Amino acid sequence: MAIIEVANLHKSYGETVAVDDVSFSVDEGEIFGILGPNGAGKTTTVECIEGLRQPDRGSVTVLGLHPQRDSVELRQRLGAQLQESELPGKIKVWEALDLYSSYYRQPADWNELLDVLGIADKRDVQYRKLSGGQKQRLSIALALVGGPTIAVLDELTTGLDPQARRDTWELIDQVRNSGVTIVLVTHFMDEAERLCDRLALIDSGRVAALDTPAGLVARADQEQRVWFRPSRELDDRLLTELSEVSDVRRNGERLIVSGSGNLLHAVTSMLARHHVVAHDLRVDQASLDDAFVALTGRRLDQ
Ligand SMILES: Nc1ncnc2c1ncn2[C@@H]1O[C@H](COP(=O)(O)OP(=O)(O)OP(=O)(O)O)[C@@H](O)[C@H]1O
Repeated sequence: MAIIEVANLHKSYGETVAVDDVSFSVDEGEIFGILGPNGAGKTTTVECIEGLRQPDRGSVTVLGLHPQRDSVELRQRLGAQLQESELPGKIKVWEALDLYSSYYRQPADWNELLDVLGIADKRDVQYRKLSGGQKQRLSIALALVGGPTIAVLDELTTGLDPQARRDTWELIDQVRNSGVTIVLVTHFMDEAERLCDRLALIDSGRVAALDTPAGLVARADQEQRVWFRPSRELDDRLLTELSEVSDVRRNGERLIVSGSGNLLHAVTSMLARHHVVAHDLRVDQASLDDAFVALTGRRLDQ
């Protein structure tokens, strides 16, 4: 069931067209990713969902509510990550959480959130004295402190070290498993691939593609290659007659099989049927990065 509906959204800032006819819907319980390069219009789109910006055209419905007309009700049910500048430097971690939880009818237990986020020992520290990663964790805690139905997380792991990123990803899995629908804005491919059930690729204010991470990769239809050394002599025709295979080459004892679709599965099941073992098996497979290039014509980091 759709919990967020965005239809034909347009938003310009003067001459700059930030969002140019964006439509998508987010289902209850999923982690929905909005992925795109800097300036693609991701933040503007989620700000329209949060009711912070008024669209020029198009409609946005969140939990059946109008984000601006019903902003008081929506704020109770939608948690958003704060921008860094939104907290006074001298506020202590516990004070911020206490203050924010007072806005909600049914707040979550913020002591538990601090524990899960690994900043329980920073409870009495002033905001300005936190490291970038700790500020980030606090902003996630503040997004969750109201016990929201939907959490909007923007640039979730920017500035975190690799271990903290992995911890945060686990936390987001837990949050989703507790029934919260998550909209995740990111420009990190690995994060999108790891966390999201579905993804909208946004480029220049438009949805370039919308699918599961695996679906996007498959849609880009990149050629894949499987390399291996067969345990015994193998007739090339056994490979070339597979519909997934487009080319077979030999390099000494090794076979290099090119193709598309579920190439690896097609090749390995054929080998199993013929009792051939594939030694030193290697697969070159397209990634979400490749898919982005194929679907938009440019790299995400450009
Ligand atoms: N308040 C504003 N006034 C004028 N232009 C703006 C404003 N906010 C955003 N823009 C412009 O609108 C376009 C889309 O910006 P937006 O922040 O929505 O993109 P984004 O995909 O979130 O980018 P980033 O990943 O860099 O945050 C950009 O060209 C940006 O410069």
